[in-house]
Amino acid sequence: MDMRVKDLCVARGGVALLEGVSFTLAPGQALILRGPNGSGKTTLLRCLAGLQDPRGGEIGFDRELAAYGAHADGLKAQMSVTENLTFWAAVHGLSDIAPALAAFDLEALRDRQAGMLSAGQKRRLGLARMMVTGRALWLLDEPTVSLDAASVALFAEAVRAHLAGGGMAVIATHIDLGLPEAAVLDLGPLKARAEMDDFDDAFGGAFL
Ligand SMILES: Nc1ncnc2c1ncn2[C@@H]1O[C@H](COP(=O)(O)OP(=O)(O)OP(=O)(O)O)[C@@H](O)[C@H]1O
Repeated sequence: MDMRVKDLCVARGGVALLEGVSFTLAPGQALILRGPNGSGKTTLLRCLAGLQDPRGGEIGFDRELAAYGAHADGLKAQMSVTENLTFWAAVHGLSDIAPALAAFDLEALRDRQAGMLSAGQKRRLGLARMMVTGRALWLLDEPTVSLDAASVALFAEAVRAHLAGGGMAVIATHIDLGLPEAAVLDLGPLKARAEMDDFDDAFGGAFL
């Protein structure tokens, strides 16, 4: 099933950030979101994940098929690597965590508490979590923060395997992920024009 996004307008804190966001993603395809700090990449991902409603436009995709990997890894600090992945797999009705452990080189760390992991190891575990959801669409916000070069390569391989299995990915990033086959959407030109309505919404008309 294709993911179709048409003429989306997204806002944060009552202020419109982006307008006219349109793209189509077919199974096996990835889209890289680019844009300067504050341009609205996270906000767009939140809308695609169903965490907030867009101000306008259409998202033609079942949001239940999406897994969202935000800046925070969402790990349970007291639980081991294995327990974290097993827990998330069970939430999604799955049980096999071995491919995720292998893909992110976590086997030697499987019994370590998540809270004891280094920043990069935590990030690897957070990304491994995407694999055990079994969901078709990965929505990833700056997935490579804290990763060393070898781990970025592992991540690119995992995304490629996901796409090869008919998955899709939308990834906000500032770095080159080593996925030249992915389409790129530059959000810079889609910056919303400032409207007085936005200032009304944001400040309750205090300046009027
Ligand atoms: N909860 C909030 N309330 C009001 N404004 C917010 C809120 N969260 C973010 N913003 C603002 O919305 C704008 C877009 O933020 P967003 O996080 O979507 O940008 P981004 O492109 O992901 O940035 P970065 O590259 O720095 O991660 C920014 O100006 C930010 O300050």
